[in-house]
Amino acid sequence: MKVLKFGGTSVGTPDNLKKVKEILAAAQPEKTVCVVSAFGGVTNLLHACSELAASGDESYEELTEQIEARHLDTIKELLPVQSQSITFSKIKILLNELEDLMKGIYLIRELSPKTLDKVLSFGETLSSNIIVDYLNAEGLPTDLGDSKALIKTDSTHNNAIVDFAVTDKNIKHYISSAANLVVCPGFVSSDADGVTTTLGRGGSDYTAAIFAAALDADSCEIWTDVSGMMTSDPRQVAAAHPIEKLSFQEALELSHFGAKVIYPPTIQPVLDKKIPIKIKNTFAPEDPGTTICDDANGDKQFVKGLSSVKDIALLNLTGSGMVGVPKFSFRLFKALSEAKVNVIIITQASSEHSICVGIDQKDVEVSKTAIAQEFQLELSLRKIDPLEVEEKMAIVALVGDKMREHVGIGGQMFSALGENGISIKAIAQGSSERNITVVLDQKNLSKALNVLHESFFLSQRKRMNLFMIGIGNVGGTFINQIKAQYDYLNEFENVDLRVVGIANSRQMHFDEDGINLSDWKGALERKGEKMSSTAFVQKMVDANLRNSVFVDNTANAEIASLYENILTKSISVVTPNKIACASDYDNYLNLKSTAREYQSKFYYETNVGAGLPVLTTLGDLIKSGDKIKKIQAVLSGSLNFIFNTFKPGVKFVDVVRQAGIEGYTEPDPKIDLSGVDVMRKILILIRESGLRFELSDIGSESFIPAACMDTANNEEFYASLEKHDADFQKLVTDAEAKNCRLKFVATFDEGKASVGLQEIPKEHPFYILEGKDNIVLFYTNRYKDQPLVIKGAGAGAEVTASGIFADVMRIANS
Ligand SMILES: NC(=O)C1=CN([C@@H]2O[C@H](COP(=O)(O)OP(=O)(O)OC[C@H]3O[C@@H](n4cnc5c(N)ncnc54)[C@H](OP(=O)(O)O)[C@@H]3O)[C@@H](O)[C@H]2O)C=CC1
Ligand SMILES: N[C@@H](CC=O)C(=O)O
Repeated sequence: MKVLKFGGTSVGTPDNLKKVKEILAAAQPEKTVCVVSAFGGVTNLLHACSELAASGDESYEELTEQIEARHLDTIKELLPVQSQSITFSKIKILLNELEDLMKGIYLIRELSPKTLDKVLSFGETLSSNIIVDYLNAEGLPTDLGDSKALIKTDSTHNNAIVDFAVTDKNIKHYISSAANLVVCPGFVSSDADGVTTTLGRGGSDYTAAIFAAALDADSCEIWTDVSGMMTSDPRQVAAAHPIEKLSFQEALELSHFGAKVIYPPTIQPVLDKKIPIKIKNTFAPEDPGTTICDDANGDKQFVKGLSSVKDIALLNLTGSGMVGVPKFSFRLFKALSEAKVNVIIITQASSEHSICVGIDQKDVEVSKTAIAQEFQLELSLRKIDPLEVEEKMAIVALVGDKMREHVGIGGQMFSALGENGISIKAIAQGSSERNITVVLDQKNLSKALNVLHESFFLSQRKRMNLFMIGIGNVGGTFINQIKAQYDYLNEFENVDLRVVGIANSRQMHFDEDGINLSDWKGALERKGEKMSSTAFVQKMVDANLRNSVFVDNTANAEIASLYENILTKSISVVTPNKIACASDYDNYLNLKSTAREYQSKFYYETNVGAGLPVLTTLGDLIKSGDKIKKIQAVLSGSLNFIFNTFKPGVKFVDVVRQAGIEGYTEPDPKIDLSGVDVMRKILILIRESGLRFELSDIGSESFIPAACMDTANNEEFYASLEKHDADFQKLVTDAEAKNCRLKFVATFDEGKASVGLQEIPKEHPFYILEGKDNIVLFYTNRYKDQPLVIKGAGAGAEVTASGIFADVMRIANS
């Protein structure tokens, strides 16, 4: 035996009713009770119609005509012509009765709860009559069960109380001799005198639950237009998916906060008898749906769903006069209760100095008045402070029976929210640990739900949102790498890496769904707006997207000066731009501590050695307690390339230009050739070793004539290099004469640092450093005699972009 209930949408159109018939046919030969709602929208029409009539507005007649047409048209479309006349006459009789009733309301200008029940009962009575005739005409022998006669209630109208003893007996008796398939109208009932009553909100679900409980059915199926209870609100969380199994308690918790598929009071009868409830989709009957039952905890998922409610206000009552005074909370709740204000969440600190309650925002004014009256005396004596009210809040709750078996769920929840800059206004958790509820600013609701969904549903991909300034050599290559790896990351790393903002010095472009990486240049060209770094940051902050990462691929100081503000918005920063980390020591330190304070990440692995793991290796040494004694390094890819390629007879400037074309030099090659780039890199290594050091502490000997440095742009610089070519030729011939090679070396030893061009003899490990390679030798307490060596390509767009990629993935996996 099973009971199926179809809601208003499921029976809303002839096409939908054909689907219902298929579902019922598939349920046969099992004995089946089918509870139906009124056709979708009809209950609202009946309401509106009776209110118009009661107010003396003749236009109620138009609505009665609409109701009539809706039912007669359904018969015409659904039933074969030869079967229509009997149904027409049955329905006509009911419609005439309804018309008379409306006329009566219009004449006496009165709509009592009793009359309203009578009016509303027509919705389900009409639909069930048509559906029964349709099923019979389709060859499914079906009886019409008279719910009104079977379900007995008290005489409370609009929300009657069921007399289960009589009702259960009636149902059992009737069903035992009824056809295999019985259709019953939902929502309707009657009192002991046979006067029509109704079951209130969720009434048809209640009817189904009453039948299922009375008949000890194997299951009670609620057929609706969604494929079950979802892990979160699908309008907010695109990745929300139906939950396969829930316990009764979990279902109640989820429905309480937001998941409107079932209305808790209505399932009580089946809950008492532990009859499984199935939520199924009429429009996708093959979907498994959700089963709500007593033993739903066999699976591994300990957080089953996230529910949420918007438009919450927090009332915070504080004051020294509250401490240790009995009855304070009692008086607060009494005042709210007398003002008919429903309290949704309560938190109180053990200091008893304050108590905070969450209520529906619409109740704020009445609550304020009630509290002001109740505590008039204490307020005047300043024993309590004026009530603090925070509006536009939202509630988010994690729900799952098994949460109590796992340590650290609250911690995971709070850190996931904290890492995304979402502050929690209030927290509540019952000792059952079935529900952890937080209150947060409503503007963060969607972000919070998505962050938590990604954090607790392991099967879900983590969406990363990248905002990138600088899309030249390195930035452009990084975008192309993301495009090439996009599918791989989705499939194997569960990371959905989207670029949602890009900019160069002229234009910026945003797309919250992710910029099409096959056409990012075109999109910037066509849709780009004028670039402004302030506007870029503002747009990024306003987008309020979870897991946002700002990537700076420029060599620009103004862009580097944005990091602090960005980090305070809990947005992580990844950059190959060395300017910030090589700026004042205090600024460098401040950026790192800001990142820690706001739980954002500040990663810059590519500042030294491009894609080589120099900084992470150094960080691991330091974290494990090692001490850096000495560093010897070749840190400029471009200079290494230049001195490996430059031979007597070749023009120095041509080699420098070639290094630029290969993508090894900085946008301003003077930064490389002057040694500043290397000074920045050794400075960053020293700082990462734990020392306070400034750029001015580093000794530097430039091999570039001062006149070359005194040029206004790259072309002037190149022209000047050409003019001084003889100087460079001499450098290389002198070195060759001594069987040496030229290397630009950075050294840190005994607390002193210097950079400069050196003639390196054959036996030195730097002699064979080919192409654009870098090499770093760390001498430490643990690596005393043989240094720890890191060597490989130290410049180039591909390797640098892959280092940026690695930093972004570290954030994704954190
Ligand atoms: N090349 C390499 O091997 C390595 C490079 N790096 C670092 O990578 C960074 C980028 O280098 P690279 O890609 O070669 O440089 P490019 O000159 O090729 O690209 C720089 C990008 O930054 C943009 N940009 C510059 N200033 C601004 C601004 N004020 N506002 C917005 N956008 C701006 C440029 O826009 P526009 O085109 O409009 O000027 C361009 O898109 C540098 O910091 C460099 O030190 C780090 C390690 C290795
Ligand atoms: N211009 C730099 C590139 C990386 O920082 C270099 O030459 O090493």
